[in-house]
Amino acid sequence: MPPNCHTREHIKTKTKESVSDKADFAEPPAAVHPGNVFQGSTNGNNLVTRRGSQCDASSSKDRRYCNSNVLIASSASGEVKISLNCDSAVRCQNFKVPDFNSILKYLEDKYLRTHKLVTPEFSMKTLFEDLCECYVQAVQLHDPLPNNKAMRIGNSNVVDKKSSSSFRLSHSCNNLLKAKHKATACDQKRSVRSLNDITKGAENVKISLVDETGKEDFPKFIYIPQNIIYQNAYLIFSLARIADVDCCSSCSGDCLSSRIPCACARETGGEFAYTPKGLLKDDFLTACVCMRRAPKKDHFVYCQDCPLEKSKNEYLPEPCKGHLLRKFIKECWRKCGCHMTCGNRVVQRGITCNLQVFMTHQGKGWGLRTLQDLAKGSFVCEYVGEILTNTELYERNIQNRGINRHTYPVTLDADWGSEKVLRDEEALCLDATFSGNVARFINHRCHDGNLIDIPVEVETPDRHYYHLAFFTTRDVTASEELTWDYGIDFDDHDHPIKAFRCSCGSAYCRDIN
Ligand SMILES: C[S@@+](CC[C@H](N)C(=O)[O-])C[C@H]1O[C@@H](n2cnc3c(N)ncnc32)[C@H](O)[C@@H]1O
Repeated sequence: MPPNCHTREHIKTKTKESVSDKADFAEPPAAVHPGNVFQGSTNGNNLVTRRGSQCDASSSKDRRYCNSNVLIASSASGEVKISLNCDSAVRCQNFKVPDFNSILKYLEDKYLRTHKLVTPEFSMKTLFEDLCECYVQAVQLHDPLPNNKAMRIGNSNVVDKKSSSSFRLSHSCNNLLKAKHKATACDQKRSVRSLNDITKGAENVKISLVDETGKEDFPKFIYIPQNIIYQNAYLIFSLARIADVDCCSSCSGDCLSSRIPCACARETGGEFAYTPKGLLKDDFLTACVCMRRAPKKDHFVYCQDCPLEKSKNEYLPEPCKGHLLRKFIKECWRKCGCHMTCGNRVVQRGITCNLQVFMTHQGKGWGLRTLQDLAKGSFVCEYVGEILTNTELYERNIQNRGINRHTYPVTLDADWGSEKVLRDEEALCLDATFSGNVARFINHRCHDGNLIDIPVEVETPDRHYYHLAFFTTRDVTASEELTWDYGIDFDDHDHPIKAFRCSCGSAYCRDIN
């Protein structure tokens, strides 16, 4: 039973907090002393109690200050009372009583971080309620008579009412038993299934996958940490193609600490896009978000011979529908003199945050969430997949017609408008359906996703190919789902990728039909 140890720093003796608003004990909570158990009385019902064990100070370094115990009591009418005594004073002299909800939140986040296996709905409140439920069920099991005198577990003692630290939960037995039948039927189908690391060691960090419904097949795909050419894409990375003006060969160490920004800052107006902490600068991020969410007419470019339209109808293509101009980040790279740890190399260093793939509950399939708080402007991951020509993608779509696609390919069209005519092998896109990285699990959210995709130039100065990196658009808290706006036009019925019925839940959802 974790609460006696895990919340020890946050609950002080003499603290009274109610976890459930269902609690309706007539008396003030009874006091609990370590080593004591109590027999209290609520609303005339006898409570029977069980004493939780005190923390074993020698068992864990983490628990060395813990001097706590848990008492659980239930009455014949189904009320359950849990009293938690945490002697925080042992650790902290000037202890201030924290808000109880923040303690629960802290504990939930801690569980997410350490075990990575809790469900999206995991909450300490539910855990306590489950505990009460099991307790009452156990009582019922041992003595099913309606007027049972309640089961006695452990020793009992009258307790000192002045120094109580307790929170209370109360449930009606009948409701619990009804709920139990429902839950048991569900539980038979449910068993949490998980994978420890979907990347199979390919990333700097492990990325777990968890399916608490226990019903889904694990996704079938090949995990690749970097983009890979499928077949015809024309892509040459060579040092010779990077001109001296496109790199900073005379730099050393960290370009961000230099007084004058190096040549690689040219893309962002002579200033780096990143802060020394590796976050996107606020004004750069704001400009990207504005262009994305409220594009002006001049943010669109129109190609003469649009590869997208040509792949739909080679002989009689429609005119170009326009491509959104994008702000680019240019990172230092191999021809540059700086160190790999240079502050202008963020995306190329790969994923560093703690992520988890999980089964969503809105019919969106798998989704991605963060297991840690992320500050606004944090790099999360790149969209990695096979590099296909537009024609190849079109053919792939025809071949797989009817098969429910669970990915959404991205077109690398940020610079298509600057060239009059684009050769087929230069009109590229990324498809993560069969091979991709963790970004293939990021679901769509209309307009206000907490991620934005930003083009990043690394190995090649031409813009047919670039990296697509996801950054947070705001502070994101641990366990939040990560989402981005795929930019889908839900009314475009001849788009090569069939749009899904959107259940993003955004107030700005565009799938209004
Ligand atoms: C890039 S994948 C995201 C991962 C996917 N959910 C999965 O299970 O593998 C895109 C697919 O997820 C589903 N999806 C993403 N966002 C959605 C949304 N807002 N509403 C409904 N389905 C969504 C659609 O099936 C879409 O084709």
